[in-house]
Amino acid sequence: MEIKNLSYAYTKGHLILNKLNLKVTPGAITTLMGANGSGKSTLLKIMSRQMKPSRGRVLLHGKDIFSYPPKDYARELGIVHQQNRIIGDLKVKDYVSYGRNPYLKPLQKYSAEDREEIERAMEMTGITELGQREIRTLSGGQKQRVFIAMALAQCSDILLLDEPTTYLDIKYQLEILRLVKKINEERNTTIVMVLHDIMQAINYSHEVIGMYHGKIVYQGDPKEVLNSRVISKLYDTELELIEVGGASIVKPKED
Ligand SMILES: Nc1ncnc2c1ncn2[C@@H]1O[C@H](COP(=O)(O)OP(=O)(O)OP(=O)(O)O)[C@@H](O)[C@H]1O
Repeated sequence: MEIKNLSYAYTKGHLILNKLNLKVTPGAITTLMGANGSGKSTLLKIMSRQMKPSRGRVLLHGKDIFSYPPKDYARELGIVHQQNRIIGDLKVKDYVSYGRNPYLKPLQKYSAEDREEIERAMEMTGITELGQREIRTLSGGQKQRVFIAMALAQCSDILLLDEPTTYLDIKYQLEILRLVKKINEERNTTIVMVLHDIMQAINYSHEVIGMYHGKIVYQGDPKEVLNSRVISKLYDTELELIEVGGASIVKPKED
């Protein structure tokens, strides 16, 4: 996927994304980092076609993403949003099954292959036992795995995750990050996600992208971003690196 000269404004004259250029590395886990309001979610919304760019283009396999029929695009790219709204008393397995809709013709029932992919997605995310539970009765960590399972059933080569660990305690945060790593390794899925925890971004990504006021100011090796000058700029606050027991920790400078 390639983003060329992309700009976006919610209100006229106020650019949220500003002439952004980016090549997503296929098969890698890429994490978008940056302060609140730097444009990360806006970028994911455009990549998933929820919004059209004001200027510029997003290309997939050399073709503008808006030229793909909706079902074709859903087979190429899946997204797990920051907040998923679950309607009524939907059961886990029924929800995960929606991931196969891009493969169905009108009025067609799920095929053996569809059912297999649904089972595979549920197994990979560890929710097989929860199949008949209503989603609203699940814990935050379980719900997040259900949302990821639905996207997995789509069998897309690209998966976007907007803050997949938000609202989860540390155990479930790590569980989700390990799952993301497993999806990338076992399915070779290209992952682009937003994370707020700097150390998690560094530990679970092959590449990080630093966004600052709608521009990309860094793309590359996660460890290099720890260079305090880049980190301090990204978060508009003075940060420094310290070594603790052989590991690098980012901390506020004045403390
Ligand atoms: N629907 C909207 N209408 C107007 N402005 C919006 C809308 N959605 C987002 N914005 C503004 O666009 C800017 C970028 O928002 P965005 O959500 O993309 O940032 P972000 O980097 O994902 O932030 P966060 O880390 O807080 O989730 C912010 O200033 C935000 O207020």
